[in-house]
Amino acid sequence: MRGGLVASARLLPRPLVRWFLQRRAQLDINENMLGGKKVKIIFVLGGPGSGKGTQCSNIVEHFGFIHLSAGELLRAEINSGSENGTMIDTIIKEGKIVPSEITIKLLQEAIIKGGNDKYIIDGFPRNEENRAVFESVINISPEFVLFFDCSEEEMERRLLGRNQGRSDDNIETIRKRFKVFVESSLPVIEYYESKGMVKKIDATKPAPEVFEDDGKRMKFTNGIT
Ligand SMILES: Nc1ncnc2c1ncn2[C@@H]1O[C@H](COP(=O)(O)OP(=O)(O)O)[C@@H](O)[C@H]1O
Ligand SMILES: Nc1ccn([C@@H]2O[C@H](COP(=O)(O)OP(=O)(O)O)[C@@H](O)[C@H]2O)c(=O)n1
Ligand SMILES: [Mg+2]
Repeated sequence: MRGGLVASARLLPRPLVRWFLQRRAQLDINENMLGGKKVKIIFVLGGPGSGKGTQCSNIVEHFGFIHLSAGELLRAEINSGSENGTMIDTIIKEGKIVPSEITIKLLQEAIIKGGNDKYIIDGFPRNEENRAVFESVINISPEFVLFFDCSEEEMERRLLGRNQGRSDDNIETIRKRFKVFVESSLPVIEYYESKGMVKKIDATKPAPEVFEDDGKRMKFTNGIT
């Protein structure tokens, strides 16, 4: 897939743990305000099934972030019986992208409600509209952007085995989501890459290796917040 184009020699894939340890100093410097509190945001991007949700759980456990999945917020909105629920449901089943104001409102509410100042936001911004509207409405730049690079073949295998009863994890919708990812989401990654903000992760490897390549190194993550 086109993910390879985003890489550059200085962005050699490294496990997530080392990346977070290296960026700790930067995370302590930048300050953005939302809802009267200082907020630090990291975006996690990557194709459907690249392992964003799985690795965000690791990051939450070891680095004290609150994880917000744009997709999960949208699914919760459907299940809440909101007036937009049917429309969101239809868009997700088609593998398309929900209008930005809906997703950004859900993200904004979750950030303001959250009892923490560090948020890892997964599956957002998924297109240029998401990015531009977030920038103008929320007015916060991410500290950096993690890009989970994974082959379509591997992502398809993972999605078909995900078994969470999702209406979009069927082969027809998966193919549409891959197309949307290449056409709409990769340009966002390229935008952040042009600003030197992207950390590319080799997400094709088994999950423990994506987080770190050596189980023994986990002890160094204790106490890092
Ligand atoms: N590195 C990996 N290797 C194999 N399977 C994985 C890996 N990471 C995640 N998975 C599995 O693949 C599926 C998709 O992972 P998930 O984290 O939900 O991806 P995403 O949020 O990017 O769609 C899940 O069933 C998950 O358990
Ligand atoms: N920023 C976003 C994120 C998700 N979505 C929708 O929600 C679906 C599921 O997103 P997700 O992030 O949970 O999917 P995965 O990449 O985790 O498989 C997407 O295919 C879109 O239809 C969206 O419209 N806008
Ligand atoms: Mg996910």
